[in-house]
Amino acid sequence: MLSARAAAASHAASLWKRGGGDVGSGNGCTSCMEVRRRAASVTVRAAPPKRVEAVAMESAAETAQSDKEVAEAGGAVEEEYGEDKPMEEELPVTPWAFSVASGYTLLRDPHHNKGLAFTEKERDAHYLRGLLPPAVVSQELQVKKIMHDLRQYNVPLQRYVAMMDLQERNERLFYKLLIDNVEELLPVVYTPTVGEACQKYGSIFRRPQGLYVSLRDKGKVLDVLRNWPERNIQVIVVTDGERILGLGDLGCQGMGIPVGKLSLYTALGGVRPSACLPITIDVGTNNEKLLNDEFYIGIRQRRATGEEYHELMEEFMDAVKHIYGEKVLIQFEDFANHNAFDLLAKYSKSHLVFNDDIQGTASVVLAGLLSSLKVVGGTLAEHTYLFLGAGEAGTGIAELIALEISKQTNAPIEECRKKIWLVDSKGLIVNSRENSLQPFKKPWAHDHEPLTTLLDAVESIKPTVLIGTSGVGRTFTKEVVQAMASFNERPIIFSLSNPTSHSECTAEEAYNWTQGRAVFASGSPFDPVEYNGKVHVPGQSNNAYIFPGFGLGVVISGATRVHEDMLLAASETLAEQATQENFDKGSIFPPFTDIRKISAKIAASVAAKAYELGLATRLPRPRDLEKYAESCMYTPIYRSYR
Ligand SMILES: O=C([O-])CC(=O)C(=O)O
Ligand SMILES: [Mg+2]
Repeated sequence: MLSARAAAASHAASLWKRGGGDVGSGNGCTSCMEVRRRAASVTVRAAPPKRVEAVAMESAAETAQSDKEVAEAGGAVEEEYGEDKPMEEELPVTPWAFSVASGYTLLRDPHHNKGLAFTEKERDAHYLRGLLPPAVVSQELQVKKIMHDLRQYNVPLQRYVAMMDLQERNERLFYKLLIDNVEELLPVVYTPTVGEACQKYGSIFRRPQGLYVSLRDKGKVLDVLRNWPERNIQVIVVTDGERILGLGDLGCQGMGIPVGKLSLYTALGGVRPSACLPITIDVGTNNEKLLNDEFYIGIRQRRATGEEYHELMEEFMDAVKHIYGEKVLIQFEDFANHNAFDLLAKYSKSHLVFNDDIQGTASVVLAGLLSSLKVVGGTLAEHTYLFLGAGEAGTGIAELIALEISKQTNAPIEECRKKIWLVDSKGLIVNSRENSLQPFKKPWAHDHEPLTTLLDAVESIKPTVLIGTSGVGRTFTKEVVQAMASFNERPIIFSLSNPTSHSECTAEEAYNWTQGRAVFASGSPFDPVEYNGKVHVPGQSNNAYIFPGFGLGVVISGATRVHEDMLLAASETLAEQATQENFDKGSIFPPFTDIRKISAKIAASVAAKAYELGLATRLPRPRDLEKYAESCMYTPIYRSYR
């Protein structure tokens, strides 16, 4: 039995899986419609199913519908699959054929299973009578029941496992649950719980939820991709597991991250689940604990580096483009600094790539700052920024702030960077350290005497904004936060490291140590805090606000490259969504409950920018991009089966 995505429908697999020699055209793309027609005819000729008509009809109807959605959504893969191309007639193929789920198999198919929500009529038509207890319930009641069950668990990881089980059992119910209870369930399927899930992934792994590409697959990566049962992929999230949240190297067990991120692509951004593909690249791990763990699921060796690493990545990136085409968005996630910047720089020239930790985080934090200005006053250029942590998030955010200041003031970016200071593990980044700095830190080496501690840097630079991206918890000490409060009426303090245990300070500390004056946001969620009779609701400055809508915008416009102006557009749109009501409660972000609407707006502004820059390929441009984005979004309501 396969996973939610993988299992389903062997018919899905049959749509495109074949033996050697496929995708010879180099397009690597298919017309689903065409393939399905062909596959369907194979079924009829090969083995006519006896009692499947109704499901087949439903399937076909759904397929046609989703084809329409896909086609309308742009980014659809429309070229001929090419199996029957004359030049390929000699090549062997695998005779994949349709099989349509009904009866017991239907209940085991997460794409189509509705559990007790199957109606009497459907139970008759689809050979389910007797396989289910007599009660027929609504999807709403199913949601209520599962929420009730989830709330019985005291251990977050139990909730995570229960959610994953649901995803593998009944996909639509999983997404309905997540969408309807997003604030409560985000911390379960995402940070902080997903971090713990990755640490223990060896024990909780049940079924494949994505693809594993390991060093052993060198030379065969294309074959690995071909084993995935869905063909029409629009978004890939890929990690090599080296820097999972702030938890470090979790090797192959990092798979929880792409799985979690993609479930948010669907729940928050409306990208169809079948268009999402989680991938983990396994080049080994330097985590001794995992290497010695008998339950570790990855290859048991130290990380490959240098040429060996880059060769595998290159084969992977080539294979993705080859098989899914130019318009698949590849989101790099939780790579270590030393690879993340290089991979982004290298592949942004040839592929549609986006690094969430560098660019997504930057975009959400810039949005948070733009909103904060409405609370504390001043322009971006009038503030002074100090970061603890000069990795992907730190330098990514710093660069996007500088870019926005440069746009607003027409000053050269080099000048704008001077408003922004970074502290790394060796202290303030200053000119005298320049020769020993990694390339991505060099733009931030300014004129200043060397300082080794954060507190010294705070006292000397006197920032108005303090941002933690260090991955190290409890580094915004009482002294540091109090210093911020001593020279700022409203200090802006963002503790962005994930998961919660790695946050630079807690929400409670930030409010207590500043007498409730801090404008605070964190990467992982914190509960509201009462200080002096006022309840403060801390905002969650997490890239989950951005990447789902950003990805949707890229997909619906058929963009072929990510441009930094698209990130700025996303930031500005998100910032506009925070209201006075949110500010009054202490949050600089709108609540996640509104996220699908927000994602549609972000998608529209990202798509608009892609059209403006000439990067969009879905032509003609839809007139109302926001309505269009909304119309493309997947909804998990059950379909009726004929
Ligand atoms: O996953 C999250 O919550 C945010 C993120 O990208 C990270 O911390 O690496
Ligand atoms: Mg990340």
